[in-house]
Order: sequence, then C-alpha cells, then structure tokens
Amino acid sequence: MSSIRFENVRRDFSRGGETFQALSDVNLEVRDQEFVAIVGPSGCGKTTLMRMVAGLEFPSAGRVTVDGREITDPGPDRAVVFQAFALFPWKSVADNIGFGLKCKGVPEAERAAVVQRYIALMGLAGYEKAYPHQLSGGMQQRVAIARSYALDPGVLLMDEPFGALDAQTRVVMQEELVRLARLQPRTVLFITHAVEEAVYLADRVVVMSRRPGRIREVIDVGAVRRAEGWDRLERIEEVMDTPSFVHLRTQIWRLLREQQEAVAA
Ligand SMILES: Nc1ncnc2c1ncn2[C@@H]1O[C@H](COP(=O)(O)OP(=O)(O)OP(=O)(O)O)[C@@H](O)[C@H]1O
Repeated sequence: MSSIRFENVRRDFSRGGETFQALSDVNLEVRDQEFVAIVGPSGCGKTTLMRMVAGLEFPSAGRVTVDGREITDPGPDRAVVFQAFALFPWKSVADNIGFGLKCKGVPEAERAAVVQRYIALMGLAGYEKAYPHQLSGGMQQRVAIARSYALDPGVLLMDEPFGALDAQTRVVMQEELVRLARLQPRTVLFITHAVEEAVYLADRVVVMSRRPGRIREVIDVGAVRRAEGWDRLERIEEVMDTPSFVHLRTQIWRLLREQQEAVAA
C-alpha cells in the first residue's frame, strides 16, 4: 500500500529579497496504485510538489505524507524519473537497471531475474550489454523507467519523462507506459505539459493554476476510460479519436486557457 497525501500545503520562496507563495492550499490524495497526472502553466509549482514527495523540498506549511508518514528525506520507497535520462554512462543497460537492486543488497541471481524481466517488458532484449551512448533517447528513457520499476518502489515520480523525446518516440513510450502501468500498477505522480499525454495515461488529471499555484480542478479520467473501454484499443491514436477523449482533452484545455486569459487580463 502506498498513498501520497498533500495536506494544506503551502510553499514560499524568496526572489529578489521578496517572499512569494509558490504553492497555496494544496490538498490532494494519490491513492494506492493510482496514476495521477499534473498539468498546469509553467511556474505553477508542479515540480515543487513532486520534489516534496521525493524528499528534496519541504512545505512551508502543511504536510506531505506517504502511507501516513511525513516525508523527511529521499528514500528507496520513492523512485524518480526525470526528463534527462540520468543513466550511468559507464554501466551497461543491464547494470543500470540492476543498480538500485545491487545497492539494496539483492542477491545476484534474484537481481538478474528482475533485470531480465524488465528488459523483456520494456522491449530492450538484445541490448543488455549495450552502453547508454549506444542507445537512442527513447531507449535510454526505457532503461530509466525499467530501473525505477525494478526497484519495486511504492511510489513512482515522473517529471516530464518524455519531454526530451521526438514526437513518434514519445507516442511509443506513452503506449508502453500504459501497458506497464496496467501490468504492474504503482502509485504514480506524473508531471507533463502535454494534455493528451495526461488524459491518455492517468486515472485522474490535476489541473493547476498559478500565482500562487493551486489545484484548480481534478478530472476523473479513469471512470471515462473504463466506461468507454479505452484499454481495449491498441493504439494511442484510436483512443485519441474517441469522442470521450476529445471531450476531456477540450475540457482541460479550456481550464488552462482560462488561466492564460486571466493572467493576460
Ligand atoms: N529554489 C527556489 N527558489 C526560488 N524560487 C523557486 C525555487 N524553486 C522554484 N521556484 C519558483 O517557484 C515557482 C514554481 O516552480 P516549479 O518549478 O515548481 O514550477 P513548474 O510548474 O514545475 O514549472 P515548469 O512547468 O516551467 O517546469 C516558480 O515561480 C519558480 O521560479
């Protein structure tokens, strides 16, 4: 069981000698094995929220808990996948994926079995001995995701993990992440600028507003996905073509557009 809770979270920062509220009144629960995506304008505090769960940043008021325990530092129960691939360049694909397990003291035979399983799941067979520089950006990110899943963390934190990928690779990765998320459900907090990506991947989409960053609306995509049978459709473009998907995407775009207009006014 791994659930994340933000309770009345506020975060102040100082800039140019002035203190400002970057986040205010954030209340959110990401339930066990739920996939929650956060979208919102640049600077609304998405990364700050994620860093608080990772234990790299702390609230000025309120609290952030995982399974009821207040977060005081980073821990192996929470894995982070960043936009930059962050692999060890001197280690092979297999060693990168197995690195965290080795640190945890998992015996070699057991480690090899887990690594092999994720190599197969992420379509990396044949590349076990390759080094990161021999892989495309998409494959490097597959290794990073495999490494996080292999650690079997309760919570996975992903900050724009596909942001550096080209459009086609991004689509393939989105399909693979959906497949992996259904096969190996985890509690996921996923940050993205791409509305379609959020709607395609998440059970719920949190739309944020800025100045200060607040939760504007939470959209239950999972209920629509189940009712409309999106998971029966193999390809992302088939899902994106359904009226239910278009409706949700437009609803979220409108919310984001309203904020843009409010800032401009
Ligand atoms: N360490 C810091 N010191 C001062 N200000 C900070 C610090 N970290 C973040 N901020 C400010 O807090 C606000 C929220 O930043 P954050 O990176 O969380 O936003 P974001 O929604 O992730 O942005 P983006 O979508 O552009 O990545 C911004 O105004 C940012 O400049």
